[in-house]
Amino acid sequence: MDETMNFGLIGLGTMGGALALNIAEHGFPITVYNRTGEVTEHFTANAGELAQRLTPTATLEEFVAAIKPPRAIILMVPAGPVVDAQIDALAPLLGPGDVIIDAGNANYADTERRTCRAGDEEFDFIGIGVSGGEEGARHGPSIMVGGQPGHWQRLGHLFEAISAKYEGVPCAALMGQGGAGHFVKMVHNGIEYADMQMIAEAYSLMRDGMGQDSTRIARVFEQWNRGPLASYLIEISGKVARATDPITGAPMLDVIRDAAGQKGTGRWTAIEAQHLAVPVPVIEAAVAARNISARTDERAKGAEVFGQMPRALPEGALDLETLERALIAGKILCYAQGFEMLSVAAEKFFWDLPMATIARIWRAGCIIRSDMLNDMATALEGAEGESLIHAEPFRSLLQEHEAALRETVIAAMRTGIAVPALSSGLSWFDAMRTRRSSANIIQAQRDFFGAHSFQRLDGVDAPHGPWGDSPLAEG
Ligand SMILES: NC(=O)C1=CN([C@@H]2O[C@H](COP(=O)(O)OP(=O)(O)OC[C@H]3O[C@@H](n4cnc5c(N)ncnc54)[C@H](OP(=O)(O)O)[C@@H]3O)[C@@H](O)[C@H]2O)C=CC1
Ligand SMILES: O=C(CO)[C@H](O)[C@H](O)COP(=O)(O)O
Repeated sequence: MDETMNFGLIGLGTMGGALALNIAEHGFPITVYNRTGEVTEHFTANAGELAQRLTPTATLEEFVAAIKPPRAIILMVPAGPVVDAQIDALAPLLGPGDVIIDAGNANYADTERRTCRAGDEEFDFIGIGVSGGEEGARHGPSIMVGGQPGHWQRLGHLFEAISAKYEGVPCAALMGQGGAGHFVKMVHNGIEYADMQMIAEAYSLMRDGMGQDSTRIARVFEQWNRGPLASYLIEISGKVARATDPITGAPMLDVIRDAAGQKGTGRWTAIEAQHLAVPVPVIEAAVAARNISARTDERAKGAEVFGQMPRALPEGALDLETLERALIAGKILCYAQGFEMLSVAAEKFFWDLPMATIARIWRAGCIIRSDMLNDMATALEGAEGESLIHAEPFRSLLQEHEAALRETVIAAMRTGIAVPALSSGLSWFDAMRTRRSSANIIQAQRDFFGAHSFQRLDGVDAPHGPWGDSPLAEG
């Protein structure tokens, strides 16, 4: 291990400020710089005892000069062109052995490109995915590191020290070279979107379908958080449902506009899944649901023209235990899709992605942390390459809860409550156990209009159909 790396951090916003304090708290002196100088002054002035391990700087030149080589410089700035601009500005100031660490939510392809670029320069570049929001960055995030084994040897001790710990095990690990860390973080966020959407659908079934108020819904989430669904996202759902608006005294959820924002990582996951030809319909449905949520005017027009949805569920159509069981099944299906995407990407990009380790470093610190991930780590350990739906205990759990998922989706569909993530999870599950699918007619259609040919089930070599009136038949 190279103990001589000296640390710097650029970007003292929500994540960067918290991460710098976390690093300092773990005994690593760190030099900091922020584009807006007052932010640096305010940050250092409020750092308490940790200020003695911080070196604030006012210019980039001063920043680099204050860190002894070999330097490890963490960037915590918005993903995209800002990262490139920051690298451009740093490049002439750095030397051999120095490494830039992009810790923001970069697109993995950008990280690949920047890694290649650094190969032509004197300095080194790696990309790491950091999850856990501000609280995680301050007290222990989950860290998905992209880079070479040599980078891990030099920097792994820092990442492990500042990461969350699950029963003492650090939630930081090397994923693979180049963009591997950011790819895994992207899929983490795709799963995050899907998990959040399924919770939102359960919320809608309770609020709109069952007519429950926020306090009652908060109690349900709190109860679910003591069972198999125990997770950070269920926990905070209980908290947000219980909160009261200090301005009106109404439940906080009742005053928040129903248009979900997004910064792009969920969309990237859906796009990359299409590139890889991996079906991740629950994640795609979650991204689409955010897009639909933002179309408030069109939704209002639809309600006016076609009738207002959702309606209340008929008495006794769905109970809370069935809903909980449906969420358990939905969650397993969504994670199975996410892990399959990682597995296909590993093969395509020649990354040796450590599947069980990924589940292990997601058990604490990150936004999707949950008890279920502990079982997923164990299941993936023995069954790398196999879908989670076939690995115990998830196979048995799906057998146990499938009926509840179906019952929930049917009740929602009958009533007009949109459940795109739960229903697409169920359709995927149904399709993934259909021996004879309907794709034979698609093959026939393709051959009819485009002479695309098909294979026959009996193996006979006759790749075209007898389509007399096909546009191609007359020549
Ligand atoms: N917030 C979250 O929960 C999470 C965020 N991330 C990722 O972390 C990164 C940072 O996010 P976050 O801390 O939330 O963002 P903030 O907006 O809180 O902070 C952004 C930081 O970047 C600096 N910055 C912005 N534009 C420029 C620029 N053009 N040149 C130089 N510096 C600039 C800002 O400096 P200034 O003060 O001058 O504006 C500020 O220090 C992003 O990639 C984000 O996706 C990852 C995980 C979780
Ligand atoms: O990376 C994160 C959590 O893991 C960030 O909070 C990210 O911003 C969440 O994505 P979005 O803003 O699109 O909801």
